[in-house]
Amino acid sequence: MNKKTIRDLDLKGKKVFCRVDFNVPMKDGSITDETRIRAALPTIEYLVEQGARVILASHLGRPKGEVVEELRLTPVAARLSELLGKDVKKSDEAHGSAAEAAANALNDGDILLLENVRFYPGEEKNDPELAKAFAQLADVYVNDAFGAAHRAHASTEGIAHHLPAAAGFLMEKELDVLGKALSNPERPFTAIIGGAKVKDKIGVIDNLLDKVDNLIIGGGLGYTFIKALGHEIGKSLLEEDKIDLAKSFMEKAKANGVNFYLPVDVTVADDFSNDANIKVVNIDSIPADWEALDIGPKTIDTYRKVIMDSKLVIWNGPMGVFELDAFSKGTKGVGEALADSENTYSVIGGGDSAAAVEKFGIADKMSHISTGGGASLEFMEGKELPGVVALSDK
Ligand SMILES: Nc1ncnc2c1ncn2[C@@H]1O[C@H](COP(=O)(O)OP(=O)(O)OP(=O)(O)O)[C@@H](O)[C@H]1O
Ligand SMILES: O=C(O)[C@H](O)COP(=O)(O)O
Repeated sequence: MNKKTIRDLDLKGKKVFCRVDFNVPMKDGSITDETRIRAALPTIEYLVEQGARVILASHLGRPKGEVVEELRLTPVAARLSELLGKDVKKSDEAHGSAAEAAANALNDGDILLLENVRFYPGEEKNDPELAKAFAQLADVYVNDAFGAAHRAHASTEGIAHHLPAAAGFLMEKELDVLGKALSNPERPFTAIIGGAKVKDKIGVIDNLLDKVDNLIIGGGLGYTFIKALGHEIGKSLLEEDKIDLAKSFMEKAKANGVNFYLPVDVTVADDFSNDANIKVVNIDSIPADWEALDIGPKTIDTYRKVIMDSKLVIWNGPMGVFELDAFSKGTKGVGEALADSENTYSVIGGGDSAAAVEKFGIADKMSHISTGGGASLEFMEGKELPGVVALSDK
């Protein structure tokens, strides 16, 4: 990486504004998945060991510039304190006199968590005044919030123009793994793209078609491709206006010598529920009143073989409606193939695929699970991430 990392900074006694992504799912005031908090621990622990005065900042949810009581970071401070086995102070402000007083009261190795930065309208507008106010709290800036690196906000981008700015360990690792995959992949290199809509995956499919040996398609977005091949898809998800694009992707795959895999069979249902009537049909036999909600067993077998023969696999998006048990076999099958394939380096591109491998209890068998949903998708589209661009060059 050509950007500074925390190893390049002199941290002893310095106040460090460290942007993390503590945007964790919450239910009734409790954190339901603390993966992102754990992922930031190496950076926080390093800052503490180096004798920095650690000022953590994060967003939580989308409060749209207003204080939303349920989106305060207080429960996160409590959990972080438990995980670190160390006191974590919490400020109810993220800048201004109260936050400054709290920052100035820190001793070397102390930790303060600021309030949700999205309580301020200037955060998402990347307001220069707010960026300056954040910068005023500290001597240096560390960005470890890979999950928010695709956002040009005051705490992810603006602030980096006012202080020496470096990447934390999580940011560094995410960029390293995804960057290597896209620039110098081990081959055969396979991408598995699923999820609901073609619309959301246009950039990533287009970019990966220039890089991969195999492109596997599953999930709701696959049916627009199957329609483009001339098959009837019943009530399955269809984006009429993307049929031509789907055709052009298949042509691009052919021109680039990329093996393009679509389902050959699917699980169809007469209702969107676990109790629906379901059956497996070949792709040319989807009944008019039924909806395809998962890939079928023959498809799972084929995808498994391709995965097993790959050295590197990037996976983004589920193969079916994995939240319902009746339609989770395809996503589970792909996850298990990755788990079983010892010679395959598996990169899970965040979001629903990360949730799926957690659900199936195979997360620890994956080589890398990205903490970024949108961020990893934009990275895979080949876009520059503003939160990374703004960091100081080496
Ligand atoms: N055949 C299908 N029909 C309808 N919905 C589907 C089908 N296959 C998958 N889905 C749904 O698609 C959703 C996931 O797709 P979505 O594009 O929202 O997320 P993703 O691709 O994992 O990206 P991220 O979570 O990172 O935003 C899941 O909720 C899943 O139930
Ligand atoms: O959950 C995420 O993907 C990140 O925390 C970014 O959140 P956002 O989509 O609300 O900007």
